[in-house]
Amino acid sequence: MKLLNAEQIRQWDAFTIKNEPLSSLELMERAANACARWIVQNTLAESYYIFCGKGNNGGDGLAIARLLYNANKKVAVYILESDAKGSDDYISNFNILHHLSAIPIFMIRGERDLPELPFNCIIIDALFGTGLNRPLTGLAAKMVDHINNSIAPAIAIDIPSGLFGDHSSAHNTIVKARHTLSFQVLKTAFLVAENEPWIGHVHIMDINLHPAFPDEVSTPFSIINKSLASREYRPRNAFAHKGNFGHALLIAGSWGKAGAAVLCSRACLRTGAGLVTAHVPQSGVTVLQTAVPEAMVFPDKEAEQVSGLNYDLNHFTAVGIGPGIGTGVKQQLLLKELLEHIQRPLVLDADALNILSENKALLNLLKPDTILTPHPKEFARLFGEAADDFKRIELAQTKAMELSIFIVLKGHHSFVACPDGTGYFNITGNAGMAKGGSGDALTGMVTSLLAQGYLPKEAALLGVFLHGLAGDLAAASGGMEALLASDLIDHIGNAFKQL
Ligand SMILES: NC(=O)C1=CN([C@@H]2O[C@H](COP(=O)(O)OP(=O)(O)OC[C@H]3O[C@@H](n4cnc5c(N)ncnc54)[C@H](OP(=O)(O)O)[C@@H]3O)[C@@H](O)[C@H]2O)[C@H](O)CC1
Ligand SMILES: [K+]
Repeated sequence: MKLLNAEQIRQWDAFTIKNEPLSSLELMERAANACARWIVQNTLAESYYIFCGKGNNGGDGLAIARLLYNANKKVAVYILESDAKGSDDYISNFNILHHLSAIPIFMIRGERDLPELPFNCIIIDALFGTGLNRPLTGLAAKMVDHINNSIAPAIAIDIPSGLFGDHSSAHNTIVKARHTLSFQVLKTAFLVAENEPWIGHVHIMDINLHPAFPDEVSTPFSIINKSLASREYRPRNAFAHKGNFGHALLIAGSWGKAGAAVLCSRACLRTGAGLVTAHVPQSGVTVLQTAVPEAMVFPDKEAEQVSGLNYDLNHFTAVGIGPGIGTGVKQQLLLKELLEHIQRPLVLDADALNILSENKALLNLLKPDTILTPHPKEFARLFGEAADDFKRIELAQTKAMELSIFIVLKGHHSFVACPDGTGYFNITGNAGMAKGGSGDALTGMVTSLLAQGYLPKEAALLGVFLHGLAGDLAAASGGMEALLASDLIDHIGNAFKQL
């Protein structure tokens, strides 16, 4: 699904109004209805304090006030006064409310007009939406501080006021919302970790914008959702045999880190690879053969570390390297040799990435379409610190294009940067997966898909989605705190079943 920017979402409104027998005021009513319904169904409060600006976001707020009043809620409206006359739909809703005369309306002209906010009220934030074009200052910022200083929860309409939809809002004054009720589609701002303090739980209200619009616009970003993942997935052929599903090689583990090789190999098998061989130090052989009897093992000549490649890489259909191998001289040489000779799809993770960071010249050896799976720290070591999450995403795109590789930037919403300049945000996954071993599982899963013949882009997108979904299913059954990478791996099968 395409991820539209705030301007495109605004154009989508206009497109809907133009192509349907619907006025912009009716569209606002639809949006307000969806929000009011959600608020009535999900909250119970003594009273609702509705803060409105004079644009369409404020218009939404005024319509919500009326609808909540009609649902027998106690409401009061506070309008941020400014020199602006207000948008047409704001004015229409103001007039309706004014004539109704049942709802108190207060104009906020200075700090002294700010109301005291009782603990048992709910604040509705309809000050600014996608029309925000500069950080909040003056009375608007004071109003937001006032909202944030209250212990009463705030529900933001469309987007917390003060937050930009498509670029960093670091250092802005922003409403700290408990819930954000946004329209039709996710905004990029909801997908980056730096905005977590403001957005709360995001709920998308379907307001039936015209379905043809997304096809008319181009966007660099998309969302990896179930329908995209299901399109990538290739169900198995009834007459298949293990030779049809490739042979994955995983180079992983060292003394004290045999678990990385176990998790990676098990995830690789659970994702469907026909055969899996793990190249591990000798000390890892018994561990691996006991924990994952389905995998074959290639013992290194050294006891405690992997130290060289003395086999034919062409024997395998895909290779994954990195989890728990260490960054010593021998692993550096091994990685260099691998990069020089490999003719197969390749995944680089963990210590393989750390080796690249310390030997940047090795980046030039990466074959086109190699997949790198860094977490933000590994990414920073590889490509430098970014000023904010949006800049990091930009940098990932630049590097993916420059090096002609895929970069899977891991996080709550992992981001896959593709060599053609496009990028995909994943929407599966949860905080329970923020634990050692989750990354090893992803390496095994993506390598597995490559081994089975999925193209690198397909393997990265499907792998990331299934990994998050397996984590979500594991969390649903055992909770986030207790979630182990092994639990995630045990749920890979159920994740496939949902495609
Ligand atoms: N499908 C939908 O998404 C729908 C969205 N709706 C709602 O409409 C808003 C967008 O409304 P809009 O009127 O375009 O913009 P805002 O209400 O966000 O802002 C109004 C004006 O505020 C001024 N502005 C911008 N930044 C600041 C600032 N930092 N301080 C003070 N004022 C600011 C700006 O005017 P200027 O002339 O001053 O630049 C804005 O124009 C959307 O978010 C939804 O809530 C529809 O109701 C239905 C469908
Ligand atoms: K808002």
